[in-house]
Amino acid sequence: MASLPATPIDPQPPSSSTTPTTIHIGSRKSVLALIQTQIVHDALQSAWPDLKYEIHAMNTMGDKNQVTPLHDFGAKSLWTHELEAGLVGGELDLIVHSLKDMPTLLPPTCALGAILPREDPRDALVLKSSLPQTATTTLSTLPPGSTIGTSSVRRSAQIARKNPHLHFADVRGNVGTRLAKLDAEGGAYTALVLAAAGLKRLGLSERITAYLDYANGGVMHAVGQGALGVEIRAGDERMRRLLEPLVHVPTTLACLAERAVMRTLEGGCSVPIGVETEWVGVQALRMRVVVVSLDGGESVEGLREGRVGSVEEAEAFGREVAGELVERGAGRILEAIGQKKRGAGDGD
Ligand SMILES: NCc1[nH]cc(CCC(=O)O)c1CC(=O)O
Repeated sequence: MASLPATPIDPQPPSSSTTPTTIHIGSRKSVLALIQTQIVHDALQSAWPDLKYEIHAMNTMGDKNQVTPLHDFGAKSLWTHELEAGLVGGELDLIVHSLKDMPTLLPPTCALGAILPREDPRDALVLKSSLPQTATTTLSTLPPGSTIGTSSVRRSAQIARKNPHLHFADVRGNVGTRLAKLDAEGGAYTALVLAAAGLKRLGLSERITAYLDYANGGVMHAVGQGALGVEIRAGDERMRRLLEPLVHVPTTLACLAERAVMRTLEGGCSVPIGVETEWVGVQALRMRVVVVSLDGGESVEGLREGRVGSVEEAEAFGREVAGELVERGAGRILEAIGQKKRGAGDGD
């Protein structure tokens, strides 16, 4: 095998006479998606200032159809399909996603090119603006019968499990749309649960009433939540090298472990899985996972600590966590859900 050339002192972007120097970046059209795309654009531009960049914003199926219940769609790919067509067709060179919206199995023509540093991965409770709130306002202190707006079965199942006094109602649209529906006079919702990462990136952190996690409200976040994922064409080594300076290794390994749990458990469908990962030492990852029935009545929790120092170890760790959960009854919960809904996006 030929050895790799030594890194030049003044590295040049990898290129060849046939590869264009303008990098075409695909994004969804929402404000949050464009902010996230700008983060990746700016990081690329500072790593490779001599290249040119163009951002292409597209509406996806998930953006266009706000009516069909999310669990009636065929797959999570409703957020990614149109953009992937552009990638494979060559009009785009990379796509910026919220990692949690990326299916755990990508089409064979596409690949995960980079995972960037993670924003706060937690979910957040956002109270309707006209309601009084105090430092102690959280899920458990909301009055009985309060309605939580969420379209995510991961959120509603976990909230119901620990907070049986609350009700749920579907809420759709981008973060701004959902907040407008929450605050509308005579509206149906007491509060929403949204990703803290999205609110923070939108400059809306002052709307966060309480952070939710295992200890507060018993709500664990989605696999990959808060991290940005960059999708590229499979085999596009030039783009992989261009993205290398953007890769954040601790986030990447933690998120790959989380995605391996999901991939092992779901077999292609989204299910109510909550997760928390934490680095507890050098290459030592702690992961907590929960699989919950849709009504919150049944659940299986897992907690594992182990060595995660490479992509292979991250994926093996995730598969082991998933295997343990299945042994302890997660399979039965997932099968019951599978009978209710065939292949679903979880509305995250
Ligand atoms: N499809 C919704 C979505 N996808 C990513 C985020 C927020 C950013 C993130 O979690 O990484 C959100 C909004 C939400 O769940 O509140």
